[in-house]
Amino acid sequence: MTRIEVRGSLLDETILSEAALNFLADLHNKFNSRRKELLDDRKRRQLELQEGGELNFLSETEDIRNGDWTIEPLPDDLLDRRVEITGPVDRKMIINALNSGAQTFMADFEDATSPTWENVINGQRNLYDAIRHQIDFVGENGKSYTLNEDHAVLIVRPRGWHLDEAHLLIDGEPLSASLVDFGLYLFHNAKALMERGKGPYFYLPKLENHLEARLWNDVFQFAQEELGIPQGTIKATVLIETITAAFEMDEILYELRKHSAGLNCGRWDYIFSFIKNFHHKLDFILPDRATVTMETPFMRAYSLLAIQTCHKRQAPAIGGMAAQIPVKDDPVANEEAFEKVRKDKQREVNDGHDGTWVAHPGMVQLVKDVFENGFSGTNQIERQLDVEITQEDLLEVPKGKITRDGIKTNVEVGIQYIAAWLNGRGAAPLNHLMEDAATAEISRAQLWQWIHHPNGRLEDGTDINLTLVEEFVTQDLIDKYPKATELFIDLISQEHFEEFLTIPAYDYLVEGGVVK
Ligand SMILES: CC(=O)SCCNC(=O)CCNC(=O)[C@H](O)C(C)(C)COP(=O)(O)OP(=O)(O)OC[C@H]1O[C@@H](n2cnc3c(N)ncnc32)[C@H](O)[C@@H]1OP(=O)(O)O
Ligand SMILES: O=CC(=O)O
Ligand SMILES: [Mg+2]
Repeated sequence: MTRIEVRGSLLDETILSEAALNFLADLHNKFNSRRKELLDDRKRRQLELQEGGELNFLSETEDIRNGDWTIEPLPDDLLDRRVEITGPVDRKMIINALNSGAQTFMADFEDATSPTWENVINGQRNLYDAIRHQIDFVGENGKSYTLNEDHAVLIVRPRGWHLDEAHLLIDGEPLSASLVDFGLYLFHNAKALMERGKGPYFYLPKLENHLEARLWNDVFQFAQEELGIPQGTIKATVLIETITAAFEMDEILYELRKHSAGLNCGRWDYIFSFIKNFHHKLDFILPDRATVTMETPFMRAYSLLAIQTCHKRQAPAIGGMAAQIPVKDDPVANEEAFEKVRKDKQREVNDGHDGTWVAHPGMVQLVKDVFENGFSGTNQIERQLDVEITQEDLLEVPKGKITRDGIKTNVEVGIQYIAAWLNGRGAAPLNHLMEDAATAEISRAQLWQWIHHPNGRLEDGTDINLTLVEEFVTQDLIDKYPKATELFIDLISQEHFEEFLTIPAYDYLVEGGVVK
């Protein structure tokens, strides 16, 4: 039997039981080499693009796109997802999110969690306790939290295929973070959920193509067989948050059709992916982050295509995250934030989305009202969209200005977010917006591109280079966040475009395999 070496100092004997570790070892032995091949494929595809290759709908899967098939029917508790709250796997926030009045709660090991060993293992413990209704919490201020009898449906987002879990090794090789998060959650909770009339539900982040969806589907089949759970019990919603996946939405649903719970528009990573995939192109440069919105043609095209594709396949199409959160002590700014969210959600309802995400419990009622008034019933899956979205629509480069303010915001947000992440917080409120790994990726990717691109210029023609950007790295930022500043400057100045900021940041987080 393969032994897993556990390097983390926190050892929860329930979560890391011998049987659970054996299950992880089986997943690793069966699927890790395929995962690594698919990660190599990502690099190959990126090189092809840099050498002049194009993205387009695949000719070899035309039959799937033209075929008449649907996903398997969904369980009742996934038919009403009008409001989905998301958040990290922190104990208090899990209770707050489950009690928030939203229909579902996406407990996030990916964009909203800094994957310290404590966060990963405590996150699993918190979910374990929540499912068994044995979760409570007392804050430092004495406020106590208990879980309501009726609460939101739980959906878990494991980390993406690109991440390793450095604290669990087999023959010196780290396990896939995706398989660890998925495997521990499923192993401990699938049956407990089913006994309560619920199910093991997942969100799958950062997929780049349908072969990565096929890998997840094979993982599901194997895991269900190993654990003696009926095939098709697991349901998963795939985030369309890479530009490459946007060309394979039908194929992704098809691969997962026995396990699919639809698609979601992960707008922030999508913008990041757009920059990442085309960072080398001379005719491609994005303006200030704040000016790229869901109304920008390439973003709107992708969300309409997601809705059209999902409804054709009887699958829910879930909207994305408006980043505004309530503004304390400033009623005018607070009303503006609510108005922005209301507008964003109204557009999603009008376009045909079946549900959407909120970042904060304070936004739940507002978004519920918009969705409840927007259509009758609990979803609008039957509504078919008569639109034609082309390759050109998906790849239309937005126009706009790059400003000093845009540089300043990217610098401040990027450094402060990385500092929070290195301190174990994967989501942070900055300038009254929710910031997480996906939004921070946009900030650092934009700065990298503006510095390295021959057309990286301000409106008045000033060339954007490292010296100009460093003007915004204040002494205060350097003094308060030395490590984060160092890492951030590395990321934006090096010649190589780093695939994900969380990969080098993880090396900072885990020093010599010991959790800091
Ligand atoms: C791009 C994407 O991937 S989006 C999805 C991933 N990102 C996320 O999930 C981020 C979700 N949001 C958050 O994490 C938080 O809202 C933050 C970090 C942005 C702000 O959190 P805070 O600074 O705690 O906000 P604030 O002080 O206003 O919170 C008020 C209360 O609401 C709770 N709260 C805030 N957001 C959430 C949430 N998403 N889930 C549960 N509870 C929440 C707080 O814990 C706090 O509870 P308390 O009054 O009992 O102490
Ligand atoms: O995961 C969601 C996103 O917008 O990124
Ligand atoms: Mg994302």
